[in-house]
Amino acid sequence: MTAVIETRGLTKTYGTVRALDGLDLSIPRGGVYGVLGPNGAGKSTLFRILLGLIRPTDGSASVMGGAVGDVAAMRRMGSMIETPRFPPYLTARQVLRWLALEHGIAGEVDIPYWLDRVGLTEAADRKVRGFSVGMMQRLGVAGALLSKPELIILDEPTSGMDPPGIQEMRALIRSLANDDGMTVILASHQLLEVQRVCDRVAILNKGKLVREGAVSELTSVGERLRLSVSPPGKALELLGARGAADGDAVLADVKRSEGPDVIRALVGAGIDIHEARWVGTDLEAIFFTETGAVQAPETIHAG
Ligand SMILES: Nc1ncnc2c1ncn2[C@@H]1O[C@H](COP(=O)(O)OP(=O)(O)OP(=O)(O)O)[C@@H](O)[C@H]1O
Repeated sequence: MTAVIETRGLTKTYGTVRALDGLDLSIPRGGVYGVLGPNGAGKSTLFRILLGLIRPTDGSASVMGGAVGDVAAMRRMGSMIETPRFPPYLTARQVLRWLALEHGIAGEVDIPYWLDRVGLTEAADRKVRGFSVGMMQRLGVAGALLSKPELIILDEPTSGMDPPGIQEMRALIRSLANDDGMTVILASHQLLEVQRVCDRVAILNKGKLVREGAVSELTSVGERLRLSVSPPGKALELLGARGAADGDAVLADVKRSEGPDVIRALVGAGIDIHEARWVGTDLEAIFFTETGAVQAPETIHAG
């Protein structure tokens, strides 16, 4: 597994605040990597160090094998770390042309292609003054992509977006990883969204790494088979100690390989199965366990 980002003992203090506290992190090349953590966990500080915007107090960080701030490495990276602000009187097309000129790549950039990639073809000649937050974010991503980076860092790419905007951003991020082979690193507070889009995640708390791993592995822990059945009482009787009620459904604590046998046994006993699916731990539950953050009652999931 080649790493695009490696940090060792990375520490950043602001007076008495330890924004990063001895962070050891290795982010593999390829795929979408989520950096999670409650407010103040150190996500933005990490990104700012990786982009060479601030210096660490202690420890080290490397980006694509080079030291942070290395010009050659920086050229292979793109970023959007805040909702971008562009001159309001420019159109989306003019903004991208302006950014391309600024980066000295105006001759090589296919602006219509990037407008299309971020879904802004129809708005290409509208002034950005009237753009929604989502459109601005997408234009910002297009700007970050102009130089065809191998790695792109996005801080809260879906903040302030409505559900269709979030869906479009998710599709774009997945396509950058799947179709363009880019490594995408993002920070987000939208845990369900992160679970949908990321391959791996790191959870930070108070500047330290508290959990890291593939989303599929993290969320498969404690996986159970959830069955909507009638009558549920009879199914629970049959499952014995391996069964538990979950509202109108039952949860069977069985391995994936045992699933078909369990279903056959229930059907054989005259039980109707309306739905069967595997449910694991969601990222939200892992997040609250690892960070000790207090979960609002309405967001607590059963099962
Ligand atoms: N320039 C600064 N001066 C002083 N303290 C700072 C500065 N930048 C960050 N901090 C502090 O460092 C800690 C980490 O902040 P950081 O912005 O990295 O967290 P974050 O995980 O990105 O939070 P959020 O989810 O709110 O964006 C916080 O306690 C913050 O107040």
